[in-house]
Amino acid sequence: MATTRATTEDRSTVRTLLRLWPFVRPVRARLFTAAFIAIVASCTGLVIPLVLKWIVDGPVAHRDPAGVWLGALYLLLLGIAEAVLFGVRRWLVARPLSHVEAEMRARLYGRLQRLPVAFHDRWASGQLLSRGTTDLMLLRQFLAFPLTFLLVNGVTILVGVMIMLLQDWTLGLIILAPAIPVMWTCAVFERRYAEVARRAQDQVGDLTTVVEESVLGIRVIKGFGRHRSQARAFRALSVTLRGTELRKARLLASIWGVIVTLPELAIGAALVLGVARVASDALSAGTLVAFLSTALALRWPVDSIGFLLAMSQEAATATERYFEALDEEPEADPVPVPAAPPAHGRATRPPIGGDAGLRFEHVRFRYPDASPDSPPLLHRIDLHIRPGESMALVGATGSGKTTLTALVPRLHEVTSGRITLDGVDIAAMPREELRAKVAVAFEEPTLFSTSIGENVLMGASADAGAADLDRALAVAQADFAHALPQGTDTRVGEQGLSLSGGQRQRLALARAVVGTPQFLVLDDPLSALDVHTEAAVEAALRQVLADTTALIVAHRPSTVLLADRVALLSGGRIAAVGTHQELLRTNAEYAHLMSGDSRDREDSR
Ligand SMILES: Nc1ncnc2c1ncn2[C@@H]1O[C@H](COP(=O)(O)OP(=O)(O)OP(=O)(O)O)[C@@H](O)[C@H]1O
Repeated sequence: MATTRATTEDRSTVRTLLRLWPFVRPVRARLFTAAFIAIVASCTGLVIPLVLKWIVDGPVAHRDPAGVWLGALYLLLLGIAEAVLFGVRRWLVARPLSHVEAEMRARLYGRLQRLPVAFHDRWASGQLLSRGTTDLMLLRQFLAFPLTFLLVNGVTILVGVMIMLLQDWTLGLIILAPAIPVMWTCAVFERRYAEVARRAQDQVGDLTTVVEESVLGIRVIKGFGRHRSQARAFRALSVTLRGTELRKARLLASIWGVIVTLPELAIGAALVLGVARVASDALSAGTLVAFLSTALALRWPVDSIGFLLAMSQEAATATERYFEALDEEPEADPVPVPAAPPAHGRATRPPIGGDAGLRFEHVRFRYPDASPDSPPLLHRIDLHIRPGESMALVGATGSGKTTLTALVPRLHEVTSGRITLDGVDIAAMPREELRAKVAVAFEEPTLFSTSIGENVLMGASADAGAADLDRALAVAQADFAHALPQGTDTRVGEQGLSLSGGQRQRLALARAVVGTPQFLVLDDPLSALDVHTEAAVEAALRQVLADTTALIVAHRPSTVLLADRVALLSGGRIAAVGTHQELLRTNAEYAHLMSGDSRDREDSR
């Protein structure tokens, strides 16, 4: 599935990472305090070489054992102080950063729930999963470690270099000599690593998609003996990812090579020159010891720059990927217009007459990802379903029946035209209100891995209870739920796969009717039922449909007979409307669709 992939070419790492600020803001005090403590701890380490200089030039030169012991005590205290300060830093950041990660994850999940179906059609689920898991973990690691240590190490290197220049400026300049080539290498590395990091993280998303699809489709894979080809596809993707990870490792190795080798050469050169100057009494031994100890103390801050930059690049990529999903436009609700207060003592009622019920007016629809030169799938839908009426929607496979039903709860937006419920344009209605009025049951019944009761009551308001649940289960002929080990508290497995197709379909139907909706949209809701169960469900549904305005996609005459009238969808428009008998008599296409051999023909193609 195609997934939006941003280019990293003109990205500014800092600007990208700054987008994290709103999430970091609430814990900024702790983060800044922790960074300050880390700087103090790191600079405490730089005092150690100065104490060493004092020991060498003082007590050691004057053969004063008490002074040496005192110096050793100072060193011990400095070491303890440094360790305690780093411990406090870690304690300060651990909790708030897990809070930041949880908050970002919740925000992403919330946004994904509110994004239109067209977005989910476009994005592979694995890409979204990897953004909510791996990418957020990378971000937490970045906030906990590289963010602080790039600052801490930068300050430490600066203070260390100043100390060395103050000790002896000639040796200091030798140590500083590799700075320019190292900085240049870092700049080149950053650019290249950004591109590879993005590729690797996208490939993790692709791999996650394959794993997810294989787990969900395990029955098909086993049934068709496709495990080998599936394993091959997985292996091919993981080999590609391995290649990208190796490229990352090679880039990291090359920057590490430069960052470690050049400063080590500079330290070596400073050591040789320093020893020569001590020998010629131009420099005290203590100063040389202090100088070299400082240079060695700076080894870790300099060496770590490579992987700190690498982690920062990965975090910038993760930020970019996270905001790609978060920046998508959620389903917008119309700006509420204050409604005129209802006349005293009168309940709100649907308008009587032409506007009442469900009406499609000149509705056109084209999938956003369909090619622009293809004709719209639905190009002129005009249909009126009167209040309390049930209308069957019949049409050939692929004619757009499911698509048409999805327009009513606004799972897709009409391209032009309008759909009204009791005269009110659904585009002007808040989604919450619309979805409270309209209940849907899809041909593919999706259940969640929770109890049967919760799955069904999802279709009702929060105050619905056991009586509503029992009534809905009775209408959908889903009383089998009461016979399960824990009755309606029985948990269905992932996606309800522990139930039969017909059982799932009946639960989905119960979910659609439990809220006694004003409008009911059923997409071939009885396709998986045997004839006896179908007849029983139909008998019970008829009672529900008596008070409801319903649109029912139907393939079989038995389902069509549930409805008062039938609409034939053909060539992107409603080609005929009438009763089942009328259409059988007057419309050849309808008669053909209902005769049963149309399916055989579709299947044999
Ligand atoms: N998300 C989508 N993006 C682009 N095209 C789509 C999308 N979903 C469906 N289609 C196309 O729209 C057409 C109509 O699909 P739809 O599912 O509405 O048909 P249907 O009449 O319900 O078919 P069936 O009777 O087989 O269920 C098909 O050609 C399908 O390929």
